[in-house]
Amino acid sequence: MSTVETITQVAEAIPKALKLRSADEEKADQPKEEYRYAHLLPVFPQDEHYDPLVPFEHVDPGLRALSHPNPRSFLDNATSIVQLTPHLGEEVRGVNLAQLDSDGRDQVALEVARRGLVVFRDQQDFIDRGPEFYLEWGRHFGRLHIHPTSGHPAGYPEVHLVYRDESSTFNFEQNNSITSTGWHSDVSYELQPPGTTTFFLLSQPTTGGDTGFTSQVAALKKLSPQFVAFLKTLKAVHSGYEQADYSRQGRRGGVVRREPVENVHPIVRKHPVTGEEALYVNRQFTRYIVGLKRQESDAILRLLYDHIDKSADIQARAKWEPGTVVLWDNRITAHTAIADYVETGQRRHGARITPQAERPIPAQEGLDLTPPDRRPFYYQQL
Ligand SMILES: O=C(O)CCC(=O)C(=O)O
Ligand SMILES: [Fe+2]
Repeated sequence: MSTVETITQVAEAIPKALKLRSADEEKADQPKEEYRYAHLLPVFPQDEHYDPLVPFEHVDPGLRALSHPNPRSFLDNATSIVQLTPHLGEEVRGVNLAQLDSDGRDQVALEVARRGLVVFRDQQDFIDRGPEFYLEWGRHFGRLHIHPTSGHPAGYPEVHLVYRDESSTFNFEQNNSITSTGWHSDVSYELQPPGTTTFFLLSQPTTGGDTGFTSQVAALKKLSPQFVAFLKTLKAVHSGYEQADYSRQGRRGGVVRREPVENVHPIVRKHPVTGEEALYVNRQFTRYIVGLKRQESDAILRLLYDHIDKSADIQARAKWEPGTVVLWDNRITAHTAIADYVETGQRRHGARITPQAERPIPAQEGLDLTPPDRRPFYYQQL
């Protein structure tokens, strides 16, 4: 036996003799620590089916706050209010959302409509109250949407979850795209898409996983008046078909709880409370502009998507701290997950409460929103 072999054998024998074990071996043997929010992990029951959504009348809570003598009085005890950017976003500390009464919640709706995005810090109380409370909170802002394909906590289909850890993901699958950003307004294919939306993280990576937001009001204002005047005459088809197909291919959780729909929305919509006009197209769900030729529709949508993607001067990032609850108005903003942390394998677990609002109001009065007879052959995702 050579000297080298002898040394190797001795070196291997020492840890065994001393019962030295690697950190990984130690970890594998320890009982797994119960995850605090294990009861809120996503489930995808295969037998869950819902009928098509029926139209309902939405009265926006922000409207009630308009007639309040001081519609920002819910912020009276705030310890800090910071405007995140000139065009959208506000960060509030020192206000306990969970303790707001109906009047305070109306004011929140108005504040979110005005700032597009409001980041509330120190909301552990809200998060700890659990799913029954989340639903009660959300119902104040509109009829709660049940997502057709995403995961939800067992027994709470109205709570839409995003989830990723080292061994599983139900979001942010690799789709061979150079970037993971995907600006969108949530479920814009519904006839009555969401308004005041609440989202928070139950578990977050040590860094990364921010959420990006942009103002669709500012995006519209940056365009020339002539182009805006033309856009106001246009409407587009938004589709839930590809999202459903994706699940039917066995991806995400592999469920489709409600048959997908397509709906026609104005390209420029008007907010029912503030009267502000906003661009309402997004790469994820908008498919084509009704009545235009294929190349015209593709060119205009691409231009608008590029504008939304690139305009960092009207974007803000919500950086998550434990206990942060974020509200955005889906009618006048777009947002994107930022999947920059995925290589770390760290857990990110988020919950969204998604109240539906009014059918989008066209900025141009009287715009005919009758759906086209049939889908043109050039139907595609840009
Ligand atoms: O995970 C995020 O940061 C955002 C996810 C998202 O787009 C949503 O839940 O609506
Ligand atoms: Fe979203």
